[in-house]
This record gives sequence, structure tokens and C-alpha cells, in this order.
Amino acid sequence: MNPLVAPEPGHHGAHGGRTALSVNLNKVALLRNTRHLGIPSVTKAAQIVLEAGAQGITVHPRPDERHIRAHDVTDLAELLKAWPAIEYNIEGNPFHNLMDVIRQVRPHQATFVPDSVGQFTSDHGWTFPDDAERLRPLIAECQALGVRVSLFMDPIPEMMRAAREVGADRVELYTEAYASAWGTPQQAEVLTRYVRAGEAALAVGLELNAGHDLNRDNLSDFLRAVPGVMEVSIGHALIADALELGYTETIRDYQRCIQRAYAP
Ligand SMILES: CC(=O)[C@@H](O)[C@H](O)COP(=O)(O)O
Ligand SMILES: NCC(=O)COP(=O)(O)O
Repeated sequence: MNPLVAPEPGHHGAHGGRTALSVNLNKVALLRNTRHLGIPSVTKAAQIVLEAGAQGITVHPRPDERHIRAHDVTDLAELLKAWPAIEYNIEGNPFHNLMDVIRQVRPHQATFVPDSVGQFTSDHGWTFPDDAERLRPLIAECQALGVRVSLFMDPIPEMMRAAREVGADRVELYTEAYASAWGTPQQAEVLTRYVRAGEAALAVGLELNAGHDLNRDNLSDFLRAVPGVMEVSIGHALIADALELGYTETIRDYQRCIQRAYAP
């Protein structure tokens, strides 16, 4: 098939010490799937966002194929052969369809998400110790294939050691609670939970990603507060912005948000 040669661990993810932007293309596929015309094109979207400066591509091929379909995953793998510095991140539930995809495509990163089949959208992370023993062999299998594993996690500091002990390389902090609290009186208190969870992850040797409902308003505040985030994956809001601004201007704007977070 189209195996991508996985890089050395740590090669992908961060961008010059800053947080890498991985663009989730689910919603491009969702729109495309409402007709049989092949537009908008998922691979063309990938090409444009990469030319505009995105550092990664994320997809979440759900079992019902409501958006990303099997051919999208392999089409993107083929496209990314021409972009060796770009990280390919595939999300999903390893107890449903994800492992077959990982075995076939060998992306740089697999993000394990505990969604049920047909779930509306991701809404929680893994729970330890409950999920530990069944996750362990699948994490090891991915790593043996050269695929980094990130676990989608709620911002609970006590869970981070267990995520490390089960073998994960990274955790992705599920940011919906932060996004809903942003701009409200609860923002600071909720953000503190992410700071603590991020610190706990780094302290046990995990690398850190974040995602879900991040957008141009809330991104800088998050990255300024939570140290060490190597990658954000952003889809829904970014593609909505692209409908109004175009892909290129949208990517530039998200990169400005990331830069602002690191400005002195
Ligand atoms: C894991 C995560 O937070 C996102 O991938 C989210 O699940 C997006 O999936 P949908 O685009 O299907 O809502
Ligand atoms: N991992 C999160 C992701 O890929 C995108 O989530 P969203 O921006 O679509 O909420």
C-alpha cells in the first residue's frame, strides 16, 4: 500500500520550538459526501493548507464513514509522500476500525479516541485503570510499526502517569471544556485544570497535544497558559473559517494565533 516511513520519534509535532498546527480535514469530506461530484476535494484542501504553512494533517475515519472514507486516508498518504516533513495523524478508536487503518498506512501518529460507533463527536478521553490492559498491546503494536501513539484524555492530572505507564508517547488534551468556558467567568478556573494536566503529563515524560473546538479566539490563550503543547489539531472551526476567508488566509491567521501565544 502506501506506507509512510515514520520519522525518528520527536521529529514531527513541534515546529521550531513552537506548537505545530495539524489541520483536521473531516469537515471537507463531510461536505463532499453530500453529492457524488468529488468536491470539495480533501487532497486539494490538504495541498493548499500545507502550501500555506500547516505542519500536519489529521483525519478521523469513523466507522460509519460519514466524512473521511477509506480512500481519503490512502489518498492523503500518497500525497504526503511529497511532504516528508509533514506529520500525518490518524484518529479513532483502536477497538473499532483504527488499527486496520494504522497497519495499512503507518502514519506518523495514531491518536486513540474512545468514541462509540456512530458517536456525534468525540466527547471524553480514556479512563485508567479501566482501559489500561486492553490498550497496552495496541499501543505496543503501533510503536513496533513506527507509529507514535497519543491518547485522547480529559484534563485530569492523576490520569497522566497511568497514560505513560500503559506506553503512550503523548496525550492529546480534550479541549472542549476549555473552549466552552473561554470568555466566561469560568475561563481561568477551567484553564488551570489544563495547566495542571499538562504539567503532570510532562512530568511523567509524556509529550503533549491538544484539540477539540479550538479556534482563532481561544487558541492563543490556551497555548500561552499550557506549556509544552507540541501540536494542536483543529478542524471544525478552521474549515468554517476557510469557507469565509479561504484556506490560505485561514492557515496564516491560525499561525498568527500560535505566534501570538509565544510573543514576549
Ligand atoms: C478527537 C477529536 O476531538 C476530533 O477528532 C473530533 O472527534 C472530530 O471529529 P468529528 O469531526 O467527527 O466531530
Ligand atoms: N483532535 C481534534 C481534532 O482533530 C479537531 O477537532 P475539532 O477542531 O474539529 O473540534
